[in-house]
Amino acid sequence: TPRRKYPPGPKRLPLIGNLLDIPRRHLQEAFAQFSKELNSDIVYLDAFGVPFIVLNSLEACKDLLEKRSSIYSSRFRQTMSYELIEGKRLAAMLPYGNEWREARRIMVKHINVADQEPILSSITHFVRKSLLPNLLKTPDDFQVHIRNGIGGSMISLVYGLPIKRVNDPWIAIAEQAMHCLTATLVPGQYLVDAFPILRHVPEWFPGAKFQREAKEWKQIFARMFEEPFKAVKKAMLDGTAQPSFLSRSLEEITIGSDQERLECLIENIGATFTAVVLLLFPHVREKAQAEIDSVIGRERLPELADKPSLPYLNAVLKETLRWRPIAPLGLPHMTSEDDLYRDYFIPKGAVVFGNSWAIFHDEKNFGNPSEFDPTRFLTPAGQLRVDKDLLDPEIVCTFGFGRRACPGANVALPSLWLSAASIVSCFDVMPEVDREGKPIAPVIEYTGNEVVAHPEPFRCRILPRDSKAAALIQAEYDETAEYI
Ligand code: HEM
Repeated sequence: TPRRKYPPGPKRLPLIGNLLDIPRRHLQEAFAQFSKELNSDIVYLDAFGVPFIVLNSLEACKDLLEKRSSIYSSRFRQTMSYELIEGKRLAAMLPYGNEWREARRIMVKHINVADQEPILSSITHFVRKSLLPNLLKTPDDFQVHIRNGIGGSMISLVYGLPIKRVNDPWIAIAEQAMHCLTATLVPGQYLVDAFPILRHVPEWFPGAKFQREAKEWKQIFARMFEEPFKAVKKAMLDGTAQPSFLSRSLEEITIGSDQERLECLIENIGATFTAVVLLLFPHVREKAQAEIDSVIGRERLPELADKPSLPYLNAVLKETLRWRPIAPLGLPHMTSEDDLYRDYFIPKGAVVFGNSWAIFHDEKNFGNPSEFDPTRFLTPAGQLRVDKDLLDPEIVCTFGFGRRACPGANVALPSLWLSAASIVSCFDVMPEVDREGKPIAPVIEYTGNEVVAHPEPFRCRILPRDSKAAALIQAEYDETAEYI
């Protein structure tokens, strides 16, 4: 048989393959660079014998992850994250097959309900009762408040549990758990991923730090599944449960042999929602106050219904998603069959990355891609562009590809939009000033070593625009209430 031709890739060393070519941080940028050097939008790498395929163009992502979805929709089972920490309990990590199909059906059914009103009003509730008042009181903690506002609304939708305005324990459990998981997902971090046999090495063995980490992290991870689930079941028995994704799904289960398995599945999906959502980090960089003032005025807070009349703010959101994609490499897919693409051989079990960052930062798609410039989405008259060849980050890449694409985009986008609109409408977001009162340009670095790109902590000043804005926020919530 003729030699199989793999897609182009950097030179491989014996045994470790391209391990040394794969950086620990900002992987998406290194992957995009390979495409430039090799003049190919599809790149082949190998780490300890595991084949990696990087797709750096929308064309290749669509051709494979979408058109050939039936064989490009599994997930990579790394020993550390999948087995040792038990990440396999998350629907997002399940291999392609019946269990995933069933989980996916339930997820989609409960997110894409015909009546989106309860979901949208819960988002609005959290923006007004948590995000805005918290920003007013302790603006320096803005990163925590944004995460709490969005994470809280998701836990409330999924579990119907009351959320504390600050220091909520459910959010803390989920954050810790996701921190453990995402730290282990970046390829090449753990030797045990390359040599699964090492999982049998005892904890006390020199060099077996991963075993101690795995043991501790597995327990933290399990709490995210078990504790809120138990609380809801108890509330259901006591008759105090608020309607939620979980209570509705549990009520649908008929008592029978399948009960335990289905409960487990639902428990998993609940945690998956929370997990994915806690990782979001909207950052508002541009002010669209003038637009908001002229369209909405200063007498009320923005509502989701205002979205179509605020093209500039919409352009800011699109540009934010493009400039710093939330999940720059998405969640990798895995092939379940051998395949042939443009004469290249793609083996079964290859880990396939759709590189959203590369697509959004390709000169061919967006001129001056490293500039943050919302006007690229606007016509000269200031309306949103609708041309067919313009990639819209609300639709393309941001939420992944094909059958595994994010089922939560309908919840995520309104939530990002309303948070951004409300902050811009009520606050001035400004750089920190030095002793002489001169502004210090903010340096916003991205951690770059996790699946999701979080900004490194940075400082800025968030001040209510005036007493009118502060009064609007105050009017919306009861200061004495601990829970929302
Ligand atoms: C801005 C917010 C969000 C972004 C950028 C985002 C992005 C993504 C991406 C890139 C994937 C991987 C897709 C692929 O494999 O090709 C994904 C999967 C997933 N997302 Fe989201 N997501 C967001 C919000 C949400 C929300 C609000 C929910 C739940 C309500 C959610 C639930 C999920 C689930 C369950 C999966 C796994 C799907 C599967 O493996 O079948 N996401 N998301």
